[in-house]
Amino acid sequence: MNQARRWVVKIGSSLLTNGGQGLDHGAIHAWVRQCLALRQKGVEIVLVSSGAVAAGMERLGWKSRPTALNQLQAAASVGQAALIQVYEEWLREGGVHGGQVLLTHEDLRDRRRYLNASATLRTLLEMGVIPIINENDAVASEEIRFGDNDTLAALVSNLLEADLLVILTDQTGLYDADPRQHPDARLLSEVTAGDPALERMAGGVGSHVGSGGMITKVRAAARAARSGTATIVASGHEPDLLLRLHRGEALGTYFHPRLARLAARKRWLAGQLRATGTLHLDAGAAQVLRKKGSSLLPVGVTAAEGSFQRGDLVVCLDPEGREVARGLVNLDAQMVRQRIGKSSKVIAEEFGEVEDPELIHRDNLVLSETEIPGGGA
Ligand SMILES: Nc1ncnc2c1ncn2[C@@H]1O[C@H](COP(=O)(O)OP(=O)(O)O)[C@@H](O)[C@H]1O
Ligand SMILES: N[C@@H](CCC(=O)OP(=O)(O)O)C(=O)O
Repeated sequence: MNQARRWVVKIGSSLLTNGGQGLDHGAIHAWVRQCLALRQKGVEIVLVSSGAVAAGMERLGWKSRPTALNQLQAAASVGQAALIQVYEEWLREGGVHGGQVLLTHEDLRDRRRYLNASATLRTLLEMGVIPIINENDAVASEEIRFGDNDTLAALVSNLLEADLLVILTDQTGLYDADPRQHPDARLLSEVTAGDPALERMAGGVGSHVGSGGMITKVRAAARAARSGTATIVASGHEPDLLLRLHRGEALGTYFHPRLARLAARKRWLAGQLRATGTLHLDAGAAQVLRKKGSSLLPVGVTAAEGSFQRGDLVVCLDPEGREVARGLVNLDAQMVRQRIGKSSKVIAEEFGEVEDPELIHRDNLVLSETEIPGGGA
């Protein structure tokens, strides 16, 4: 661990909020102190911190978590300011600045905004600032929310090609079953990121303040592995956890990043959470995509679903309905439907000169073996 130079540290709601009773200042102090000590040892730290809604509820005097989105957003707006104040207070002790970065799904979907976010975060790190990232809850609408910060932390790890993602939570690590439901569950100390068996072990949300549960952490580890990032899920209650990890102590669950490491642009593509359409492929097309990583031509498509536009993300399925790949489509849905099953020659004759004979160029296509099981279309 002491070789790892860039760490993304995600601190979950269940830890930050004293079981929903407002922010735990003492605990935040302890994590910040460790982050400052790691910085002294040459580790770059990026924090992904939840807790805005819980902090807002405390400030507003609300006793129970609202369910209406507008109230959650209002609480997050008030609470995010409170949260940053606490981090700032402790960082100042160490003479370090914190830089607030609030992201929405849209910021990581749009290539230009994605590159901007990357440039800003890298600049903050070069300046010695500790970025403190959260979802921009005040504006993110229901359909486009990350929802849990595990996913956000994994995408940030990809964006920055972090060496290590540490997910701090209220459990010692990943167990072979939810320890709240199964007191005899065993802690897994080393696993392989992306192993489908792990998803079956991870249950839903255990705490009443967290939003993802263990499954989003297991999927986050698989996502993080695309940039070669290892993940550790461990308990934030463990004293000096970050420093002990840095010293090489085996704590929590270590996820080996054994998935194929994707190139930067493909990583951005694979990180897209939602697709706008679906293309059904014949067996031949599915095979050349899988075996050769070829571009997708209209001749291999049997049907198109959805009302996508040129440049949107679509999912490609084989005749059995399994995901083959996903990519950015060159034509809108109507134009695709007109060209389904037709060879490039016929298309050229019927529609005149075509600029992009392929529906999805291979540079804009990412195969789904490197996709996360249940990653969501
Ligand atoms: N296999 C498992 N191993 C460990 N924890 C699990 C497992 N399955 C479900 N959980 C639950 O996931 C919870 C952590 O997720 P969550 O409450 O969302 O925390 P956070 O706010 O830190 O993201 C734990 O409290 C635990 O009850
Ligand atoms: N963005 C939200 C946190 C979302 C959330 O609870 O995430 P998690 O810590 O992964 O369970 C907030 O700051 O309240």
